[in-house]
Amino acid sequence: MYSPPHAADSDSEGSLLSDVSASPPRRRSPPRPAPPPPPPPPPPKHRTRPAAPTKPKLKPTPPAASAPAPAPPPPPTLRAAALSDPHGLAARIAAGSALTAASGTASSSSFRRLVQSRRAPASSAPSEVPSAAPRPPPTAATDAPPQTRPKRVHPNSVSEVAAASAAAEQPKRARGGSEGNFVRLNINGYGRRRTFKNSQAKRSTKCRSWRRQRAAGATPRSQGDEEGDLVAEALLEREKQAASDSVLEAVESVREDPSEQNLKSLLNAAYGHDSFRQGQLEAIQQIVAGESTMLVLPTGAGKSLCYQVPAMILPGLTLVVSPLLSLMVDQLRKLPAFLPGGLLASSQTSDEFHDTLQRLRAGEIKVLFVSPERFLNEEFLLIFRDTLPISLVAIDEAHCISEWSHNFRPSYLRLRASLLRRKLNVQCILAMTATATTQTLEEIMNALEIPSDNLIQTSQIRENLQLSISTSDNRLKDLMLLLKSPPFVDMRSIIVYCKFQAETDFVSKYLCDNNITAKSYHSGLLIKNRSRVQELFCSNKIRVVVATVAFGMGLDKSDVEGVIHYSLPESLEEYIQETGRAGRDGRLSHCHLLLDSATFYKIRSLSHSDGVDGYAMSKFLYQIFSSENTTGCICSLAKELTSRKFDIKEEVLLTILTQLEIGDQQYIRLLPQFSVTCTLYFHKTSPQLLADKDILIRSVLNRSEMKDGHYVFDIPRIANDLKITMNEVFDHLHKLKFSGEISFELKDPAYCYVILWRPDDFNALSANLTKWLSEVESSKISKLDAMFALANFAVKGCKRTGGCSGSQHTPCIQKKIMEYFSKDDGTSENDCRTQLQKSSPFLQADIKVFIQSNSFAKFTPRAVARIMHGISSPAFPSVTWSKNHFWGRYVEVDFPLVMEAAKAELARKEGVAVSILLQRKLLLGMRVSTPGTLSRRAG
Ligand SMILES: Nc1ncnc2c1ncn2[C@@H]1O[C@H](COP(=O)(O)OP(=O)(O)OP(=O)(O)O)[C@@H](O)[C@H]1O
Repeated sequence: MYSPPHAADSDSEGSLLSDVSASPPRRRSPPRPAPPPPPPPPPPKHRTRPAAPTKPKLKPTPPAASAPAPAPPPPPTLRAAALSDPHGLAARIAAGSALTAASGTASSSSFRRLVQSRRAPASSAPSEVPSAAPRPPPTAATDAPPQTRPKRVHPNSVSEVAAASAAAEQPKRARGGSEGNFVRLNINGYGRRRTFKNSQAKRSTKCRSWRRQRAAGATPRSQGDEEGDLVAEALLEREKQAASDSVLEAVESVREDPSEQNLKSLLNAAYGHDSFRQGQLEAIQQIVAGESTMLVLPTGAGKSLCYQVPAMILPGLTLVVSPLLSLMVDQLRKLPAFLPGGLLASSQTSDEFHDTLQRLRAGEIKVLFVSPERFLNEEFLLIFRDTLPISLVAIDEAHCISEWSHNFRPSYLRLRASLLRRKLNVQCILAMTATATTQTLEEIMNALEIPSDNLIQTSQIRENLQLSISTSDNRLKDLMLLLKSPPFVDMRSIIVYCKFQAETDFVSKYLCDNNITAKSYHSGLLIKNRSRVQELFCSNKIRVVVATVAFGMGLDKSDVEGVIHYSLPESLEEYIQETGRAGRDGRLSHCHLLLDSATFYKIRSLSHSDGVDGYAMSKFLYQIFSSENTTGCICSLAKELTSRKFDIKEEVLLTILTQLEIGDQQYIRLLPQFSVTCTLYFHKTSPQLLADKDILIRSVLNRSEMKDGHYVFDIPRIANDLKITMNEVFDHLHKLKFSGEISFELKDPAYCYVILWRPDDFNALSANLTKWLSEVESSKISKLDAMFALANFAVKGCKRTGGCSGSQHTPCIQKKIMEYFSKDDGTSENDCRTQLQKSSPFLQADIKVFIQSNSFAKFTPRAVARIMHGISSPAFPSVTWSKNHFWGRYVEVDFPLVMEAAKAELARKEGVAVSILLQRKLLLGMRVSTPGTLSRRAG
């Protein structure tokens, strides 16, 4: 029915706490029966040490042995702060206040009063403590009591109703401008090729207000209205400047004394929040004191604030490493306006990249978001070679560093404290995650050299989520039933999580056909379509989003009331992340999981898609270090071709290459990924004449193959011939293109690298890498098994005492989650293996028939087992093989057992082939050679 998952689909990726009974229900109308009794109170949050009420003094970061420029101590005065702040936070704010003073109008204190009076109603309800009142019905805003203070009519404001409901939903807004940072990315060539720091600022005020009015269906406006616009805009501008003044004052006070009181004043001035949430203050004080910190806070607990506040205080740049472009764009957009940000990602256009670079060099960026792929590559390091001291590296979703986490990312392997120190002179690192087992935490802290005392961790359990699970034989029907009955029927925002992209499309269509407004969301959609779905959902224009794991990371919609798992999550971490999208406003929210064993078997099978056999690993290593690839030269491996040749997924190829770069011995240096095959077309001058004038073209003519009358060449080869970088080759080609001489086409995206050291023992290296990959695969499977075991226990094993009743299992699920996260290896004893068949009487015979009937294919035992489990692989894709009778026939038999059976059958077949060959040779009186090579394939 649906296609296998795409790699991009697997990019997964928080909670604050109140007792379930304390969380107000979300009923709007009519009132429903009270929720089931609350679970027993949760165990206290476990921290490695109590929150420090002390006031640490700012510690200047200690210089490294070869540190070129140690971070300066905090400046004592505003002027000094501006001077020592190469990124201009102080300067920007100071400029703002100077402007205000120069305008000679109302004093900043009066603007501050204005700001405070405007914010007064919102601050009456602290956002962290769930209010006792139920969420107001959508029309409740119209019944709001009349405002006591004089109403200021803002020409750009939408209707009062909308404004009131917006105030109810977003009680506080950051001071200093609401637009924040905005970046427009031209991914896939869509949109304008410009990056704006702040898109709103680029438009004229007139234009902006008129557009909004027009959008609201207003009639053309009079000149008086327009003047009113301008006055209001000016007031708003001054208000921002007054706010900037107070932020600047607060930053200065914190730099002198980072006490709790001073930090609270800064929090209030910068964000409008009254108090820090659990863990925030301690983390900020620790970072400001120059201490690397490991921060584990639940989803929606406010981790971003823990790098944003230090970024305002510390003198240098703050680098934020984030795993997803959408997450980075979202975080950049949410930065307060006086904290200028930028972004560097591998999917940026070169215009966007250079624009960010220019702003960085001009000191216009204080927080830089970087993708792990860009991080620490040569090009990236060059940016920081001359200037730009870095005060802090914040690593978001830090569990991606650990291969034992649910979401391991090979490019995160580059993030090692030693490398950060050596290459960027970084002294302070902040690692943040919402979900990490003890083993994962240990690995992150080791890699980043974070002292064990510097772990700040609160409970990973969200207390305002009611968790339920039921078994399902017909998930579509059960989903419809769920959505049409309480409590889900009354909910305004629901996310349904599926495993597969095609499944989301199918389910959302089914819901629409049944009068439920739903849209699908997955990483296979165009970015603009994804953004549109997110916008519609966030503005409550669609009730249900049916999504893969791609929808979630960083999604900060406070009033998602329900999360339904249509498919089993792959791990408890994923379950926590996804259920963590609900109830971020602290109100009671509901999460239901539909459990069916067919999905479990399917997902479990797919967990085996990354495995690599020792034999394939050795062959791949030989290709990487082939004799053609000389040490020090640029080498490349075309991704698709290599992947098919060795039947290893592209992400796994990259994982292996990254291990060769960052392991104990550095064998290779990875370069940025490029398309390496170039076809050249000459337009003005003839090839020979141009070659006479241009050394690069001469080299191209020497090294090209002619195809269809055009010159086709390998870019790394030209770079090696001329002893220049691949970037230099591209730059030169672009220059010739702009002069009208040539045009060119690029194909074959490739991994590029330089060999630094050849392995002495290929077999040992291959065996180590194979073992490591197999352990990673086992860890993934154990995580899925633990998730299934928990769900299975809830529906079958739970005695429904201690607060569990019917399908509601909040207490027992919470207990199991706590056990899981406190265990060393994060896995739990699970009873799912007993559910998997040990074998099948027909397995061996079926494998025999399968191999015989497909004798044209070169199978390995793993390839046969994958087909029997319905797993697509680069050499045996589902497009071709899913039509086979045996495709996915043995998902219920443990994968290693199927592999064993295939191995035996292939060995038997090879044995027969060898003996036939031997007999023939004997008959012909030929010399008999050993059959080693033949039998190796079966091994
Ligand atoms: N001290 C605070 N008081 C009130 N609101 C806060 C505070 N700190 C953060 N918030 C708000 O909490 C929301 C969630 O913050 P943020 O996105 O940083 O969470 P997170 O921990 O990164 O979550 P996730 O892991 O799910 O991405 C934001 O809307 C933010 O404005």
